[in-house]
Amino acid sequence: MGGGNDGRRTAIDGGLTCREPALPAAAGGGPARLGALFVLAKPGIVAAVALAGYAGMVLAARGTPAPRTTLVCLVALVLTAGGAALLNVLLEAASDARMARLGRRNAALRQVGTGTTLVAAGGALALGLALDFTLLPPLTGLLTLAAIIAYAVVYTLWLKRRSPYGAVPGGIPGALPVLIGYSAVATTIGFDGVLLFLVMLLWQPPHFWTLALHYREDYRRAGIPALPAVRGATYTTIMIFLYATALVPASLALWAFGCCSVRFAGIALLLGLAFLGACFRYLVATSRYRRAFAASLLYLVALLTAIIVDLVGRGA
Ligand code: HEM
Ligand SMILES: CC(C)=CCC/C(C)=C/CC/C(C)=C/COP(=O)(O)OP(=O)(O)O
Repeated sequence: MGGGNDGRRTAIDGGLTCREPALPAAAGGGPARLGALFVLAKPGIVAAVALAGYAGMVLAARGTPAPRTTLVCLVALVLTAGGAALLNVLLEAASDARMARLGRRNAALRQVGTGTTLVAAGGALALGLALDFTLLPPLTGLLTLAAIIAYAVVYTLWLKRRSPYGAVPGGIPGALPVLIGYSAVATTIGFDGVLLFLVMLLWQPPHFWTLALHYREDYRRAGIPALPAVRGATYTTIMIFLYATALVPASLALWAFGCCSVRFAGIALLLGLAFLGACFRYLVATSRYRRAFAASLLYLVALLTAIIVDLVGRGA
């Protein structure tokens, strides 16, 4: 990911080497190390997690949530998701070092150092949880704590390394931000929140497996039993289609149970069919797996945005 001018070469098992892009020379150390820490916090995932949390808030409010609750909840979500991501990077440093895909992340960890990364992780988690437990309903803090443990411990240390289906229960922490946002507004969990949680749960396996198809040798080398590395591309593709197909009725349920408008239903149907079409084009007609992965991200952002626009527009 990203090339560097004088990147170092790192030998990986089997003699393969990967060019690890050198991060910008530590100009004074501070800014470059801060940039490297930002890379380690998986900003893309955290940003999308914040979007999912906001969608949960809008769903609970059936419109625009209170600005104070929105600000506190989103800051806490970014801090805790970013802190959990930093913890994940520390816990996976050994296997990550064997993955060519993670060259930039490995270089960033070398630049920041494990000690600083651990302090940053602890600080972000502590601050985020303090915001949750002092300024938001108790359930919001408890759900956040559950997401941290489920992601940084249960998924990272156990599920991901034990089962090719780890991403299925591993989707629980990834889907909890929807309920974290929902509970911050409603103080409880409603059936509509559970519907959106289910959509997130069904979306994550195809999101991960499309990427894992592209990097299946990398995962094999790192000793991580990703589905394509264990069961092959054909079986994985079938599983991706099963989940992508299930996403269509799951997303339409938000309309069927009266949460979103029929206009949203039309958009959700089009998005679901477009994602299925992209899976066919990039997994069956061609083998452009990263394009299918990108399509999964586009689908998620578009669907969450459609929910937000539908409800905020209606509540306006
Ligand atoms: C079982 C759950 C999940 C797994 C296994 C998973 C796996 C991954 C992996 C391996 C990457 C590539 C990261 C990299 O190469 O640096 C990635 C990227 C991404 N994921 Fe996920 N993910 C999961 C859940 C989520 C969730 C819940 C969201 C958002 C709601 C999300 C949003 C993203 C985004 C936006 C990217 C692209 C930006 C980036 O590379 O940082 N993922 N995911
Ligand atoms: C509030 C809170 C803590 C929410 C958690 C939200 C969150 C960060 C979900 C991500 C889930 C996930 C399995 C990501 C991929 O990790 P990976 O280790 O499989 O990715 P990698 O291979 O790139 O390291």
